[in-house]
Amino acid sequence: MSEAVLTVAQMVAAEKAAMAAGTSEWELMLKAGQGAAQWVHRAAGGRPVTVLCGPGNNGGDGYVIAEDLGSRGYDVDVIAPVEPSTDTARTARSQFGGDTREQGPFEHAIVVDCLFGYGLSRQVEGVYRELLEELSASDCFKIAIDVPSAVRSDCGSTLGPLPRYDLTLALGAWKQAHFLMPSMAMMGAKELIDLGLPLDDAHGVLSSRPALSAPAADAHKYTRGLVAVVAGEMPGAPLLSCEAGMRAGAGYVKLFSDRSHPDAPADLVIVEDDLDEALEDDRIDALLVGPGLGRGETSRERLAAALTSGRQCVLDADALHLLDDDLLEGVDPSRILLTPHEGELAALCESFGVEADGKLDRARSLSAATGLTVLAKGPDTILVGEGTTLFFPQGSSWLSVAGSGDVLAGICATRLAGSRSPMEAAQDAVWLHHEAARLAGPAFTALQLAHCVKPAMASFL
Ligand SMILES: NC(=O)C1=CN([C@@H]2O[C@H](COP(=O)(O)OP(=O)(O)OC[C@H]3O[C@@H](n4cnc5c(N)ncnc54)[C@H](O)[C@@H]3O)[C@@H](O)[C@H]2O)[C@@H](O)CC1
Ligand SMILES: [K+]
Repeated sequence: MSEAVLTVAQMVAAEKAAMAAGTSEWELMLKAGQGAAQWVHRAAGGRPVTVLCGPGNNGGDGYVIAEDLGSRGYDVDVIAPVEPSTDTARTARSQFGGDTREQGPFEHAIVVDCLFGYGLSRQVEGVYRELLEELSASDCFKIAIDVPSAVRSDCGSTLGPLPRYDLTLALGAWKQAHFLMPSMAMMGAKELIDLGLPLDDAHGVLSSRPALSAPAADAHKYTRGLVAVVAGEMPGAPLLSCEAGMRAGAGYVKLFSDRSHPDAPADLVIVEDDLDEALEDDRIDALLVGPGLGRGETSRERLAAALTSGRQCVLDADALHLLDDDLLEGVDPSRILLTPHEGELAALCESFGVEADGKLDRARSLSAATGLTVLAKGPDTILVGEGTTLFFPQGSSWLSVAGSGDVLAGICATRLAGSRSPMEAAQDAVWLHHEAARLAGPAFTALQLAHCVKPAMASFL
């Protein structure tokens, strides 16, 4: 099954293409509703089910689900504030053998929300709002069909009450909201129901778990990748990047620094030479610049030296605040990976004159304008480059700790040094970062997270 992530416009186009190829909308709805009913049945295990049906085709799916459950012997209560407004939803309504009510309250332990899907177009008010408020307040098992009803499918923001769901069943393809905040955190477990739609041309894709490999039998430290972390004014952050990079598969990690690092581990090589001289080492495969760099003139010079060295670079933290058109002059953008959080992404957009709203559009527009690969990190992580957008499953919320980004940048640099493209390196890094956090458990420090990158590697070998 394809793991495409679509906009609403792309979803509508895919459904039209399926219909042009001979599948009717009713057949798609039947497949969607029956596929969803199978999941509802698994969750309900025979307990009574309430289905909330809206006016459009999402409501139509609800009638199919209700009919399917009824035919399995379920006690089904359907609440539909208005009659269906589309032909296909009317067909679904006419095929449903039971009665409906116009409003709550509902009492059943399982509630299936089919009020609105990707057709949500305005603020949720009146009886629909009351139903979603009742759902929020209820301790029932909540299932959202396609998307939670108050969620805008393209951006994950809300137009009404957003209950915490236990299960969300995406129909035909993932929508962007399934992997964007705030909606992604409220959807519970997510399952995709395949409708056989043509999705091959999708530009948005759910990142799949990478398969990493052990070094080749004849590997030596340089073939595995030499990473150089360019330090600056603050010693702690680049050290964290090194600690993580050393555990993500690099053969050699060096810290280019003219300051003392009494806390550095014995197995980290610190190069105190003049930076230009240090950068002349042909064996360097990737550079990391930014953590602890500072934003003064000397920091800018160090960043410029790294960029003009022609090496592949990961730019993070302060480097993202310094970066501009002048620094990128003559630099091949396909060799550069940026790892901004939301504030850094906004600053970058300002520096490069990119006007866009929201994290997703900003990351896409920045990458399109500069040719750089952009890993927009945070509770929802988006990777944009080579004309593709990758979305990721949610990581641990404990990653919201100082130094977490330095760890991610260190892993990115190591993966980049190991013959991976910026897109591949960033993808590996996000998975390793998430897995390290899972292994680190609750309330870890950034250094503990960096140490867990080593066991995290084992999960992908
Ligand atoms: N088109 C297809 O081929 C298929 C579509 N499917 C379902 O169809 C859904 C999309 O259906 P629709 O495009 O009909 O849209 P929806 O069912 O999501 O809702 C649109 C309807 O709700 C109304 N509406 C929107 N926002 C409202 C608000 N805040 N308050 C009150 N009314 C509001 C609109 O005027 C319209 O009548 C998908 O999410 C999916 O569940 C599935 O059945 C699979 C097949
Ligand atoms: K819904």
